[in-house]
Amino acid sequence: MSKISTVGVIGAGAWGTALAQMLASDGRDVLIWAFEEDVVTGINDEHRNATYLPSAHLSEKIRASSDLADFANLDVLLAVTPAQHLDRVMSGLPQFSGDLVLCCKGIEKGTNRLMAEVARDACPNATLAVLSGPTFAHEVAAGLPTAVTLACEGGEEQWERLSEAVARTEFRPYYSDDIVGAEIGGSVKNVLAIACGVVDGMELGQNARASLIARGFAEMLRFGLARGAQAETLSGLCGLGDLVLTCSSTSSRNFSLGTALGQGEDPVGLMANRRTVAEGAHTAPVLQGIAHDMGIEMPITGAVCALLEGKVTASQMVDALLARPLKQEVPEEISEQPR
Ligand SMILES: NC(=O)C1=CN([C@@H]2O[C@H](COP(=O)(O)OP(=O)(O)OC[C@H]3O[C@@H](n4cnc5c(N)ncnc54)[C@H](O)[C@@H]3O)[C@@H](O)[C@H]2O)C=CC1
Ligand SMILES: O=C(CO)COP(=O)(O)O
Repeated sequence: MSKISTVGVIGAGAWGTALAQMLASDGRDVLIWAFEEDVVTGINDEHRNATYLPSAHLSEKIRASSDLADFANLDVLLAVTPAQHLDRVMSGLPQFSGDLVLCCKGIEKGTNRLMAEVARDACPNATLAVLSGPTFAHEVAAGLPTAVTLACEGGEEQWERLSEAVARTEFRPYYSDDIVGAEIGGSVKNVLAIACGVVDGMELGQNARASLIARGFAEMLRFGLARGAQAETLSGLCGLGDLVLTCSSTSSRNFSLGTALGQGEDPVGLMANRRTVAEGAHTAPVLQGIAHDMGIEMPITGAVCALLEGKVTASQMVDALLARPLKQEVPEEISEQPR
């Protein structure tokens, strides 16, 4: 097993910058790729990312570049672009054959590919992993305690390599071999966080929010199991853990988007006027399309789509969910899963 000595981060939004800061916290050199030249300059000259993570004073061990060729020979790359840009960015990377750790959460429009499927096509020689969990960027950058799922396609050998490079006292990865489960948890929870934000914006109370989290988790489980995820993965950090975090905090961009929608703001205007990414808005229609094609019932996801598309108002969305027929809480396809 070869040790990891060089690490890069592809994407200098809030999360890529926070991960770079975490990786640099033990004195390691970290190279970060930024899409915007002013972000490169800010990191290199002032040790700040004023656009995406203004709260952090960055380690001097972090250097930025906008040239993907600089990253081709590193041992490990963390891919942290928005989901819809991953394909184009990674396709611009010259042949990469190290560990590629996917940290973005979403499903690609048009192709319905999960991020590992995108990465497998763009970087066929890389060994993939997925890092996902309840991780607000500003908290990780501040060194607050955080735990994540680290799902490794390369099994325990890759886990030993990566966990040694990534684990810190206050940043705890947990091993999984379920790449699909780790991806689905993070993708679906973003859509559900929008729904919880709507409940918050309409001031419908904490009972409603808790019910939505639990029924949302049932949707996540139904979708995940149908796509080959393990129920245990979805019950862990990258599924339930992230769902609870994102569905209960205005620090979440998805939750905040939902709150504004619940207060009656126009979805088109909200999406047009934002620089940061609310992945749930992009994932929702893709998820709904896949669920429809596979015959998977996802009423909350469908309701979020209708709201984002302007087909219903927030109160019509809530009325429709409350008018659904009464049913058994745990359907047979879930309760009969092997244990
Ligand atoms: N912010 C957070 O706390 C967390 C974010 N994530 C995930 O990480 C991924 C990245 O999110 P953030 O870092 O928060 O982004 P962000 O919202 O902070 O920044 C937007 C990012 O999009 C990039 N971008 C804009 N246009 C682009 C283009 N045409 N091509 C390539 N890149 C472009 C910007 O350079 C910037 O890196 C998302 O999938 C998100 O769900 C995951 C865990 C935590
Ligand atoms: O994924 C996240 C926390 O785990 C960040 O959530 P938001 O993208 O909704 O801010």
